[in-house]
Parts: sequence; C-alpha cells; structure tokens
Amino acid sequence: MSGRKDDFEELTVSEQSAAQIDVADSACVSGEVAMTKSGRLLNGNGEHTMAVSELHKSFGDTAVLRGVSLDFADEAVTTILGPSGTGKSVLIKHLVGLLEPDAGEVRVFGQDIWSISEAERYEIRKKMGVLFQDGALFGSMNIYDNVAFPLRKHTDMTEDAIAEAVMPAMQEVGLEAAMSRYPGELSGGMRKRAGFARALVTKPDVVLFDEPDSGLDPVRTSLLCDLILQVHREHGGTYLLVTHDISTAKKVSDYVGLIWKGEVVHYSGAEEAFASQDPFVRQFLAGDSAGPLGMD
Ligand SMILES: Nc1ncnc2c1ncn2[C@@H]1O[C@H](COP(=O)(O)OP(=O)(O)OP(=O)(O)O)[C@@H](O)[C@H]1O
Repeated sequence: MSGRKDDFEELTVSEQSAAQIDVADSACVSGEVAMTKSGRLLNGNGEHTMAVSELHKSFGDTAVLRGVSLDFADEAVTTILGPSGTGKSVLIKHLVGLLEPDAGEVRVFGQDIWSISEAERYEIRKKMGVLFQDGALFGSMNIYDNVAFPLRKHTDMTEDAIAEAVMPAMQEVGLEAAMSRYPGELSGGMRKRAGFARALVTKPDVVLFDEPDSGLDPVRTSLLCDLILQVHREHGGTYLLVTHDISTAKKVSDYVGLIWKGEVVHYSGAEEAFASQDPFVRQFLAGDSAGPLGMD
C-alpha cells in the first residue's frame, strides 16, 4: 500500500514540496509544554505555544518581513490576513522551520527554534501539522497512503496501529469512501480535506493553514471552514491560518491580524478587528481601492 519513493530527486515538484513539509507531520507529544492561557497578544513576553518577535526576512533586496512580532493565542484560531505577496506564507515557513530569519526570534513550544540544533528543531516540527496551499499531496500515492505517510516515516507504528490513526482522520474529513483514489482524481476541496487529514493524523498541538481557501469556491470554502472549526472544537490546539479571504477569517477566527508590506498593522480579537475603524483594517475588509493600502 505504501508506494513511497525514497529518492527525493525522483519526485515531482509537488511531491518534493510534500516531502519538505512532511517533517512537520509526525507524532505529537501532548502536554510537554506548559501553556499559558493569558491570551496576551502583540509584543507579549509570556510563553505562548507559538510566537515571533522582531522577525525580519529579505530575499535579495526585497524586505518581506520587517519586524513582525506576534504572540499566537493558545488553544484558539488566529487568522493573519493580508494582500497577496505581503509575506504570509513566508511567516508560516518560518514557524515550521523551513526558512531561517535574518533577524528576530521564532519561538515554538518554548524554544527559539533557530538557536537549537537541527535535531531539536526536528522534534518540534513533528508536533506541528501543516496544510499547505495545494495540499502538498504525493501524486503517486493514494489518499490513504498520503495520510499514513508521516506515521510511516516518523514512527515505528505497525500497519494496524497506523490504520487505527488514519481511519478516524479520514472519517473526520469525510473521505473514507475516497481513500483509495489518487490526488489527481479528486476535486480541489477533497484534496484540501485530504491535506487536512494528513496534518491531523499525528494529533498535533499546533496546526498551520496556508490559504486553506485558495482555489475553492465560496461554498467549499465555507464547508472547509466548518470542518476546521469542528475539528478544533473536538481536539483543541493552537491554530493559525493565513489568507486574504475575509469570509474565511470571519468564519473561523478568534483573533485576527493584518499584515501589510511585511509589518503587522493590526492584531486583536476577531470582533474588535471586524468593528475596527483603523483605516488599514477598514480598507482591507471592505476591499476598497481608496485608502492606505496600495498596489506596491
Ligand atoms: N524562497 C523565496 N525566494 C525569493 N522570494 C521569495 C521566496 N519566498 C517568498 N518570496 C517572496 O516573498 C514575498 C512574499 O511571499 P508570500 O508567499 O509570503 O506572500 P503571501 O502573502 O503568502 O501571498 P499570497 O497570498 O499571494 O500567497 C513575495 O514577493 C515572494 O515572491
């Protein structure tokens, strides 16, 4: 059932992408880190499950993150909104250790992940589930094997134990009837759900969603949001979504941040964000062309 390729070079681009992020999908060890429930957000010094501080990242001459500081509320769903190209995916890649900051700190489970060894960073990544934009599924594996992949790769679980973990994840996302199909045979919404099952199968304490709504119509986006909320209600965890879709943010968020040109221009509880009179927030949420947010 595995169909797994071991040689990275032989994989397609999409499979390489999945292989790179699969390090974030592995067995979760709950309760290792004492979590604060303070809900303190911007620039706090408290130990949240996940926080970034004065994060800077440039590619060549282009400064993408310019001093981003965010505490992500534990056991809540936070959405970071922002126009395309503003650095949202780059932020997520820092949190899972796929990109190293030029300056600043990325703290996850109480550790500055760039001041520890690669082996320690790897252990932290294993406690995080990630749903990347395209689901990052292996095209050469059926859905069951895709979801089982992190368990086969990072644990010594037997196939029976793996099935016991994979089947509930499949049921949770409503894909039990499609598990022998290949990603190329699924709709975009089904691929997202398969990616979500893959992110969930290790029961991670942290789940990151990079534009979960990308490529989905409004109804499927809404259904996926319902699913995210339902799973969060059942299992808890610290969830972070990045998106430019306001309806997604309205539906799922406990907290909302807005990033513009690599800086946080707003961060608050969701209710406050959607009622905000801040000109950046108002313009973005209203989709107005007039205002402080421009094309460049
Ligand atoms: N590895 C990289 N090398 C060079 N430039 C990069 C790299 N990764 C991201 N960038 C650039 O960083 C900027 C921010 O990209 P990012 O993908 O984070 O945007 P985003 O806010 O997620 O946008 P979208 O909503 O369109 O996905 C873009 O200009 C992008 O081209």
